[in-house]
Amino acid sequence: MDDSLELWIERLVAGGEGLAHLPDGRAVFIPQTAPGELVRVRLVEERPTFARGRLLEVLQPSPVRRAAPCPHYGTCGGCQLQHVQYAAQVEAKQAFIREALLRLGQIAWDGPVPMRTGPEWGYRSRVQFKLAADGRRLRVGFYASGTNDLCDIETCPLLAPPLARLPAVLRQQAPSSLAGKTLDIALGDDDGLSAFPAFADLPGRPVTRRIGHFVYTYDARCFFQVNRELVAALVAEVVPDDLPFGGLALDLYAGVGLFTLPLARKFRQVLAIEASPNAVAFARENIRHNQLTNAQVVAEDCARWMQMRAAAFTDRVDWLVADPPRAGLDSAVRTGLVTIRPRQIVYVSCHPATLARDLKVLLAHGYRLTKLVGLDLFPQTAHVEVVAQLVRGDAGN
Ligand SMILES: C[S@@+](CC[C@H](N)C(=O)[O-])C[C@H]1O[C@@H](n2cnc3c(N)ncnc32)[C@H](O)[C@@H]1O
Repeated sequence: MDDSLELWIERLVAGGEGLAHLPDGRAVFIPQTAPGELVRVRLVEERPTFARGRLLEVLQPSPVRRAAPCPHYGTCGGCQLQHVQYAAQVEAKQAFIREALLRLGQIAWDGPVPMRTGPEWGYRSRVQFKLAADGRRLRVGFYASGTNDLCDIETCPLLAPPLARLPAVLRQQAPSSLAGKTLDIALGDDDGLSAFPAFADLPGRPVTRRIGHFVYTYDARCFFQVNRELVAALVAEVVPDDLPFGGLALDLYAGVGLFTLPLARKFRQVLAIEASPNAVAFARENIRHNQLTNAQVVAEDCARWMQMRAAAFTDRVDWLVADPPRAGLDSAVRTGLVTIRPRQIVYVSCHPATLARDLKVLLAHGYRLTKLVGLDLFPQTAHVEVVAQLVRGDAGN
């Protein structure tokens, strides 16, 4: 019996799937479909309020559908949107941001959401390869979609060229002791590479990057923004060049100091909070190397720091940057922000859903959302970066 269905795809939604509706009104999410196309689908999961489908055939292709350039697309779990023309990816991500704010934060933002974009290929300067043994041979790649099965890749078109060459090199040169491990690699200026775990052909020495007026040093264990083409644009959104000189700035989830350094040029004092001891060591070194004397880094979990220190900072902070991981702000950090009452908050988010949850709390405590900017730091994937600017209600712009 043919249990397939024909459905029209209405639009793309947050995970990158196409959305359609069943005759009974339930939403169906179908990966690798594009807006405005007619597809044949088989349902693979049915719930009372929604279902998931698998694409069997495109019957009438979307005007924005294209052939995915990467031969691993569809198997490798890294990309969700290669089959969609780039302009339509960007438009969809703008909608993801608005929709998350509305649905999860009840925030009806009717202002613009400008999107900063760069090259759609070859942009990644950081990668995590998965390695596995295959007899005497090493397999190198990424996990297949939704599994821990390794998809052995030749190359990846998202990687900057010095990283894109590595799978073939690693198969030849990586020690077999790396089988079953994840290998982190960071690319610096002048094609310098840092690996963790390090081995003879790929050392763990730090790399350096010049971004704007500053030089940053870090190694493969550290978080650093993956998109080498847009990192300067991100810094400019978070610490604008025309920001007037101020008193005290806080940089929560500071990493190796990407925003701490430019903040130190704009504020009399900067306090950065970061939990990873390795990132803290590099952030301190970066402050010293860039000859800044007015920034300190506290090695602490932001939630703990807030619980211990927030009250001492009430009404003293002019500018607060928060750039948490995908999980967003811990509830103790949200409470701490309400206690500190910074005049302005810049929230940098890689997950609009948790951003929406956190903004809802801040707006309920007298903040106004004054600016939203999207940055497509992750072309071909469903991920998007958002910078949200908030002003305390009684603080003016
Ligand atoms: C999204 S990254 C941002 C780093 C930095 N702002 C940048 O753009 O390079 C988040 C950072 O928060 C740190 N982190 C994660 N959880 C934390 C916590 N609970 N308290 C403090 N830092 C944390 C991570 O080590 C990482 O460096």
